[in-house]
Amino acid sequence: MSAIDYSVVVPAYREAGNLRPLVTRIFAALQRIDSPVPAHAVEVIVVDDNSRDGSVEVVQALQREGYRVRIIVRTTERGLSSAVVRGFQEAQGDNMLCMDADLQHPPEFVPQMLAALSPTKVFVLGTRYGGGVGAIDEGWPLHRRVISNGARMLALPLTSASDPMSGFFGIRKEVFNKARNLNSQGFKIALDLLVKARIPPHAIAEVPFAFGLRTEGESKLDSKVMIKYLLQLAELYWYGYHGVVAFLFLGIFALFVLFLRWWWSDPVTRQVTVPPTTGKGRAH
Ligand SMILES: Nc1nc2c(ncn2[C@@H]2O[C@H](COP(=O)(O)OP(=O)(O)O[C@H]3O[C@H](CO)[C@@H](O)[C@H](O)[C@@H]3O)[C@@H](O)[C@H]2O)c(=O)[nH]1
Ligand SMILES: [Mg+2]
Repeated sequence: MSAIDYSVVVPAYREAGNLRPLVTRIFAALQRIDSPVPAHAVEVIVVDDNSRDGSVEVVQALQREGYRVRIIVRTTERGLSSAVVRGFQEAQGDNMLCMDADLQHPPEFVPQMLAALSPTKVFVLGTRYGGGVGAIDEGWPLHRRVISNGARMLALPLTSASDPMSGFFGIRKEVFNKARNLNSQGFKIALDLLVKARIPPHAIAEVPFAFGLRTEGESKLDSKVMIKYLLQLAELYWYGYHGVVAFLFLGIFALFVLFLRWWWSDPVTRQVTVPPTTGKGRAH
């Protein structure tokens, strides 16, 4: 087999139904004549937290069909961010990409995302706020829009990147290796890397993409994940600014938590129909 220059890391928990379309669509995109990256130089690494839902068997079947994909099953650790860190540690390629398993990050963008990485552009970010992709929150319930935009605003002082929360991002191996004290809790590993690997604005490439709908399985983003995000932001503010700004942040943090409490506790007086949190075809 030829050398691997590119690794696509996919954190996955109970995603058996999504792995086959994900892997076959990634390699179909790489095999297109206009792909800037050759398929034979790419590996896919699924980092699964002991889902026991048939994910291992799906990956084994794909391997038998010749796809360069492997699965790491973790039994003692859980969590999206730490799964991504584990995948990056195991990656053979110098250019590493992280994407969700549930097809919300379109596999057809993988060649372009990988090709955007270089010794000068050491970080690539799939952004839902780029030109020509439409409003990302169209059709989202109001509470999801408030949370998403609130989360984005709070990160503004930390990075110039337009969408550090998209979850679709890539980094060069040598830069990842230099990052220290990564926060492996929660969902926001890209933001953590941008701040702690001290990626300068000119070294970030951005690729606009449209966030897809999940049609199989369920989102794992819950209120615990949001609290972890706020704690992570506090840590990053402290890391980046110390003292005064951290104090200011704690004030904003308290207001945000109060707002969320009010939001979830009083749906009647706000006259909002809260949609069911489970089911197919959700935007998150
Ligand atoms: N290994 C592992 N994977 C996990 C875990 N929790 C979630 N994942 C995987 O991480 C990916 C994203 O999880 P979702 O549950 O689909 O999250 P989401 O609500 O769609 O959030 C995504 O979009 C957000 C933007 O709206 C992103 O901010 C977020 O990082 C993520 O990419 C999926 O592939 C899911 O299986 C975990 O504990 N362990
Ligand atoms: Mg999702």
